[in-house]
Parts: sequence; structure tokens; C-alpha cells
Amino acid sequence: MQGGSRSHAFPAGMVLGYPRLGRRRELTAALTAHAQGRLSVAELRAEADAIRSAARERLVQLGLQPADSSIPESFSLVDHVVDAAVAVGAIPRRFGEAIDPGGDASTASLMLARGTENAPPLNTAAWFGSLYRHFVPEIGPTTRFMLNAQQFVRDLSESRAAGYTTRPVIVGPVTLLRLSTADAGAPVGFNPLSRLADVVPVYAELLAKLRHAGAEWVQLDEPALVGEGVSERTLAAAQSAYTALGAAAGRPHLFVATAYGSIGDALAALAPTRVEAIGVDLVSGELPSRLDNLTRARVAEKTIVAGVIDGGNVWRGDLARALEVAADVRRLTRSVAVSTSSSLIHVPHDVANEPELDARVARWLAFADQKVEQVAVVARGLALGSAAVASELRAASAALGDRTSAPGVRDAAVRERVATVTAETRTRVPYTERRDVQRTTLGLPPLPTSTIGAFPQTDEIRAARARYSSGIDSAEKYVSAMKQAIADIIAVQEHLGLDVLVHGEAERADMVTFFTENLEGFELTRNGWVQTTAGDCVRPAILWGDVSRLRPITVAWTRYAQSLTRKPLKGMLTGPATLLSLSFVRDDQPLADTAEQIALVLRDEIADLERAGLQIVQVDEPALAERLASGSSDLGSDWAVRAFVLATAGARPQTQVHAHVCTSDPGAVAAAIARLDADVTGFEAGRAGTQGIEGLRAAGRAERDVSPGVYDVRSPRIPAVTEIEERLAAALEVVGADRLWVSPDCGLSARTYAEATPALGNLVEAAQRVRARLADRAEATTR
Ligand code: MET
Ligand SMILES: [Zn+2]
Repeated sequence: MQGGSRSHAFPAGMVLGYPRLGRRRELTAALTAHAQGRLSVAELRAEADAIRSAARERLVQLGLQPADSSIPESFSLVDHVVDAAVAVGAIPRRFGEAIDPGGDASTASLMLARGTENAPPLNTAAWFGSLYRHFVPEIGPTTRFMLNAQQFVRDLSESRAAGYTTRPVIVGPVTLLRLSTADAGAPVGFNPLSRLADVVPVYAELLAKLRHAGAEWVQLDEPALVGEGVSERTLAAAQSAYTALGAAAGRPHLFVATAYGSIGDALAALAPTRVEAIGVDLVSGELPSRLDNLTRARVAEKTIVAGVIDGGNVWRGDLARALEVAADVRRLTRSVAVSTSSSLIHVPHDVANEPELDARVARWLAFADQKVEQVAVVARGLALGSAAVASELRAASAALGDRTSAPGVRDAAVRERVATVTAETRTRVPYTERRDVQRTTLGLPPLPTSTIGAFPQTDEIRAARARYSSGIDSAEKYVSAMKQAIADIIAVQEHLGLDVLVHGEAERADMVTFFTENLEGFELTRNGWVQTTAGDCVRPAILWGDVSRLRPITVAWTRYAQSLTRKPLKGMLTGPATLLSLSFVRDDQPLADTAEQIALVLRDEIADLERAGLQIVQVDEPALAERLASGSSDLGSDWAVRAFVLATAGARPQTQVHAHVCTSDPGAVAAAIARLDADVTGFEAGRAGTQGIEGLRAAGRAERDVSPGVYDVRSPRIPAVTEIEERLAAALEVVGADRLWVSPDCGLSARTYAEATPALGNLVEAAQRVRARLADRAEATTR
């Protein structure tokens, strides 16, 4: 059998992928330096090699073997999906001459991710419900697939030269096509998966090249084969792709890894192919409960890689249980290997990097490095029996026991409060009644102008925050710097003539950190960075206990801002789904329960804002649409909507509640957004134009206010007055002037004043022109 012999046994323990940022975020620094022209591509690659080499050494220290293919070659300069697209030559035509498909692969990946002068970059999308965002390849009927194996061969060879036999990790053909979108030239209804037969031979060539360069095993990641919505067509595609790749000449051993859910029918689809190993997620998923006899017989011939250590969360977990789950796989095959449930890119590098973390909480955690050790322990237990790892299992269960009983994990007062919530607690007075009171008390003009919250974060503001958090400045000094910033921001808005003002969020480096710092139940890390895409990263909070407010969070800043203006000020809160999606959530209770606790905190905050005289609050839920749309099992359900409603339903009728959902396609999730019961809904109008408004109308929200963003804050470009007028005119085709708000599509924190002030000036001017035209028309009809 070609390449199919068992001469190279599969490693007993391994991880599906390892963090790529570097322990000190070297990748972020290097990519920034390269983007600013301070680093050449060659120098950037040298930095990348340093990260890769440190990772290899660390993995060996942690218990993996240097030469048995257990070390994943999973680094990527920008993104693993882009790398696969470049490897098969899927370069959109708009990049024209700029990208030579056979040229330097790193340069090509960087260009696709960043765009060029004339070609916008590829879009991004959430990677299987996680915080990681992959780039979306564009493929059409005429995409010419051709191999560019450079990057994969280079990395493998570089490791070989250093004395390692690593395991190349590549996004598999089915997942690559499933994550791609139809390119600009494709006919309506074109499905990239229809190009499978053309792309598979290129993969076969790539595999042969890797084998030739010394790879014994190659891992093909196929998470798209998993989950509830997986179609027959996708499963059939997987079977045909791996039948072909299994039969390809000169290939290495193949390990097809699934993740992010139960393998389900994909196991039966892969069983008849010649792939030697199949990875299954046994943390968020399980093995199929029944298999037909033929499948059973075929699976018995393969290695099953049991993903029993959670790759997607930071808890230390129950090792004895993990060992049991792995051992149970033996009923399917004698050859069982131990692994993480997914790549470790979703967790930070090392708990040891967190000397300031509460020591008790730290004991409950396992970041990437700890998870590698856990894999090694379970693999040893599987090989030698649990007695061989008894002390490790005991230590893990002691930590787990401590976590269960530690004060704060269950807070009686919080639980009682949640238990008192009734249907009434979740209901505001009917919208039409609220609307009438709000109209009278707010007295806004038609097409009111506003912003989404954040104003530019100037160097001065950043410096003031840094001086305070590092202890250089006193609290008084910090407060006065922030008050100055607020006063400046109010003055700018007054000057521009905006109708509803904001305080500008100067005190928030990022909204989630700001809120969670003020909440019981969360811990923040110092170095716990997790990659979102390329060099971008976030530091999720760790939510370990019941949530309550340590103190009012936004009230002082907001009250101060309102005291400076007679115009209505909009208070700014971050919603439950967004706070949770940027946190590592507890695994000891349903997400829905945690979300309710957060909702009650926000509810109290709204009540305090009302007492401080606020008439408008906005709850930001940028994560909501993404999560709903991605349909990941725990996040796609309706807890997010329920939590939003619980947070806002206590608001008085005269308080106008805005929901900012920050997606360009609310149409896709309009039904859920409609259930938020917000008085005003803001979203990105983006390319979707008026689709969002129509979507909300279709969802039964025809009578409510909308705020479709009139320009894109992600671009430094200053929109012309006429351009904004056109947007408003288009919106007015589908919504009455008494329901339309005028605002940018998101906050301005990433913009400079040189960009933001003229843009907002044009926005106000456009609104005024449209109002004047409407007034003329009204006069003309009454005459
Ligand atoms: N209020 C927030 C801001 O203006 C909303 C952000 S949504 C990603 O930055
Ligand atoms: Zn936004």
C-alpha cells in the first residue's frame, strides 16, 4: 500500500496546533514593523523562524518527541486559510500582476491579507465560532489552481535542518472550499465546492512534495466536516477528496483532523478512504453513538486521535475523565492517540507568564503549555495504565475540587437575584407607548445625528491611562485628565452641531477590559494574548465566578459629560454577549446562566444612569450578529437575546434604548435583532445598503427607529457630504424620515481627529441638507 504501511507509528500524544504569536507577542511586533516598512519580508521570516524554533524547543521540554511527527508545523505568518489558498494558487484576479502565483508565498499571503493600492484585501470571518478570524478566499469557475508549495516545504525543511521531524498542518481541501466565497466573476449560485475535483490534484502534489522533503505525517484540518449543518454534499466531497488523496502516489501518512464539535457522519464518510488517522473532538463533541458494521471494521484499521484536552478554553479540567474518554475510544480501534480537541491558537501561551494572577485562580488554569503537559500525561496513562500517572490525576482533581468550593464561584446573593427574575422583569411597556413619551421628552429633530460612542484615542489619552495604570499618576490626576478629555470631546460635538452626544470613552482602552475590571467574578491577565488574526490579538478576561458589580461602572464619567451639555447624552454599555465572547467562560454552568448574571449587572447600571439624569443608553453587541450568524451550538441559541432583553427591560419608558449590533448584514440575523426590543437599532450599512432596514421590517420592526451607519469608520477616508446624502436618500426609500438616525457605522477610537472631525462635519451637513429638502417638500404639499 502506498505510504500506508504502519512503519511510522503515529505519535502517542500531540497537539493539533500551537499558538503563533510568540510568548512575548513577537509576531505582532514583527508584522507591525513590516507594515511600517521597518522590516523586509526576509527579516520578517527570520523573526517567524525564531518564533517557530522557540516553539519547537518548548514543546520538547513539555514532553513531545522531536522526531516522531508529534510537533505540529502549524505556524502561519498571517493566517492558515490564506496560506492554503496561496498554496493552491487561489488568488483573486483583482490582485493582477501584484501577486505572482508561483512567486514568494509569504509575500502573497501578506498582500491578500492587507490588500494593495488597487486591490482591497480578502474579507475576514469568524473561524468556527471562535475569536479567531480567518481570511476568506475567493474562488470562481475560472480560478486556475496551481501548486505553490514553497512555504510549507520551507518550514518543514528548516525544522529538519534543526534536527526535528515535524508534522505539516494544512487546511484540507473541503474546508478550504467551504470557507471560500464565490469570486467577483462567478455566476449567481456558484459554489466553490464545485471546484473540488480541480483542487484535489494540487493537494496531492503538495503532499508528495512534503513527503519528498521528509514529512512522515501530514495533518489536514477539516473542521468544516463537523457540526449540525453539515450537508450530504460536504460529506460526499470529503469522501471523494480523501479517496483520491489516499490513493495518491508518494504521499506521507495522512491525518485528517476535525474539531469544534462531534465528528458525526464524517467518520463514516472518511472510514472507507485510506487516510491513516482521524482526529475527533471529544471535548465539545463525542463519538457517533452507532456505526454500521462496515464502518466499524474500517475504523478499527485506523488511528483515532482523541481530542480530550480542551483547546478552546483555559480550564485545567478533569484529567482522570480525559483519560477515561480516551480509553473508551479503544472500543473502536487499538490505535488511539491523545490530543487537544482543537488547535491551541485559542488560548494564551503559558500560565507561568502570569505572576500577578490570583494564585488560587491560576491553579485552576491551563494555557497552551499546560495543555501540552496534560496531553503527555493522558498519553502516558493510556499507554501504561492510570496508576502510572496517579499523582498527576490527583493534582488535577484537587484543583478542580478547590475550584468548585472556592468562595465567589457561587455567590448566594447573585443566585437569589437571578432566581427572582420573572416574565414581568423581562418586559417593558409596549413600544408605541414608550415611543410617544420618548418623542416628547427628547424633542429631537428628524434625522437626529449622533456617533456610536468612542472618539479618537489620542496619544495624550493613552499616555494618561498608561501613567495611571503603571502607578506613576495618582487617581486624582487620572480623573482630571479624563475629565479634560471628556470636556474636549463634548466641545467638539457641540461645535459640530451633533444632536445626541456621547462622552467619548477615553477611559476605555478596550470595552471588555474596562467593564470586567469593575466586576466581581472576572480576572484579567497581563500576558494572556490570543490571536484574532495575523498580528492582531486580544486579552480575554477569565470569568471564573458569579458576576456582580463592584461599583457603578460608567456612571461618574457619563454624569460628568451630561453636566457639560444641554443636549441629550447617550450612555454607553457593553452587552452580555460581547462581554462573554471576549472572555474565557466558565465550563461549570451553562453560558445562559452566566449571561443572566451579567444582564442584571447592566440592568443596575442602566438604573443608575437614569438616576444620574440620562435619557438615552446604548448597549453595544458587536458580537451578537457574528455569534448568531456563525450558528455555533452554544452561542447561536437565544441566550444572547434573552440576556440583552433582561439587561434593558428595567429601563423606564422614557429612556430610549439603542442596540448597536455592528454587522453589515443584519438581514441574516434580523429576526433575533428584532427580539431585542430596542427602541433604536444601529448597524453597519456597509455594502448591504438598505438590506438591514428591510430585514428588520420583514422581522416585524417596521415601526421602530434605525441607525444604519452612513460611513465606514474602518477607513481613514473622509466621506463627502453628497455621498452621505445619497446614503440617506437610499435609506429614506425604505424608512420614514421620523425613524432615521444619522451616524457613522461604529466607534471612532481607531481614527484621528484629522479624519473624524471633517467626516462628522460632513455627516451633520448632509443631515441638515436632507432635512431642509424634506421641509421644502412638506411645505410644497401643504400649499
Ligand atoms: N461604543 C463602542 C465604540 O464606539 C462600540 C463598539 S462596537 C465594536 O467603540
Ligand atoms: Zn460597532
